Amino acid sequence: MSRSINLAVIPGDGIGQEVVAEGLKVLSAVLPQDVKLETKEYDFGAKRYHATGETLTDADLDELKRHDAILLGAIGDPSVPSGVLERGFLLKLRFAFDHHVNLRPSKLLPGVATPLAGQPEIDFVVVREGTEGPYTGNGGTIRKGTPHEVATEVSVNTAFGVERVVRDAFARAQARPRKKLTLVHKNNVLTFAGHLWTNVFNKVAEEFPEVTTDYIHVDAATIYLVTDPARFDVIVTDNLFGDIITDLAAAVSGGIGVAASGNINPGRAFPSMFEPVHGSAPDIAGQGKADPSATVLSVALLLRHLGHDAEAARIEDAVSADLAERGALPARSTSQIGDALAARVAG
Ligand SMILES: NC(=O)C1=CN([C@@H]2O[C@H](COP(=O)(O)OP(=O)(O)OC[C@H]3O[C@@H](n4cnc5c(N)ncnc54)[C@H](O)[C@@H]3O)[C@@H](O)[C@H]2O)C=CC1
Ligand SMILES: CC(C)CC(=O)C(=O)O
Ligand SMILES: [Mg+2]
Repeated sequence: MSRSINLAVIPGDGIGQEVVAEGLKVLSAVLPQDVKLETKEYDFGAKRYHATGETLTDADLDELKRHDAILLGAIGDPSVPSGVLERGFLLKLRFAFDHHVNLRPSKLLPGVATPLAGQPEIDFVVVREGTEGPYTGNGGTIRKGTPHEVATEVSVNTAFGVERVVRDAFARAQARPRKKLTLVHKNNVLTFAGHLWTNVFNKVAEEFPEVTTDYIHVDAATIYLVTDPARFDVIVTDNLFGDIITDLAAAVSGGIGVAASGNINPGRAFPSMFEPVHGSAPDIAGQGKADPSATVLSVALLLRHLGHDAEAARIEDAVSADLAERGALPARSTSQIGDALAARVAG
């Protein structure tokens, strides 16, 4: 555990600006005095793109590389064509820093509202592959804009890339009490990629005899996430399926406003990046309506990644207590929730 944290802060677009301010508030409040926090804010996102035409340069990557970790709000704005910032900044950064483990925990905390009947046990982690799949930009289009346009978006799955994320997921499952790992894919139709994933999964399973395994097609997984989420412990899946099912997982376990994530480079060759699962939410941006809890919980993941387990636990307990009381309180603004969480972790 280091006694200093050199953090790159990227608020980004829309509610990213609002929720990151609260994340930093809670981070400053939770750290003991002898841990020195240095932050440097970067203006990536729509504003910078409009001013310079840049999304993320090689020089930016060199600069970001020097930090211990990155805290991101969200990127994406209606004033920029869809995909320019998402690909040109977000995916470029995740790929450049080899964030191949995209960690997305889902836990339905006591007293938290869920659209599901009753109060089901929800406590699972999705390990989403972060650098391959259909998100690599391997595609193109011909006869653009004509009735005969043909567009492709090829999913890239390497044995190396699949094995490392599957191995990571097995290790995580092994370390959890239930020791269960579910592979989610679509190997009945995507037979090339799906069989690679299944074969690698089955091979790595031999090294983890204590871990119970199963396989579910992604369409059926969406059913069970709603009807029987308690069946999941750790899920490993590809980049696209993981993106989709983690929004669903968030919706059933307290909402998108409480869903945290980490883009992890397990070997620590590059800084890992922590961000809420949600996007920039232009529909509520600038109104103080965004729930900062997802960002605050992402700060907890960041602290745990850097070895500050006690502080991470304090943040998680504070969010849990805040959510449990929320139903009885009048609606609060983004900064009021941040203030309440900061007060809880400090006191
Ligand atoms: N990691 C990132 O930076 C991500 C960026 N995006 C980008 O964000 C933009 C908007 O994307 P959408 O598809 O609308 O997804 P979104 O996650 O921004 O919003 C979906 C819905 O959830 C609500 N919501 C999101 N975060 C919330 C919070 N903290 N508290 C309360 N409600 C919240 C929004 O109001 C909206 O109704 C797009 O440009 C998209 O590409 C989307 C997902 C991730
Ligand atoms: C905007 C996308 C690139 C990412 C996304 O939706 C996600 O990582 O959840
Ligand atoms: Mg998403």
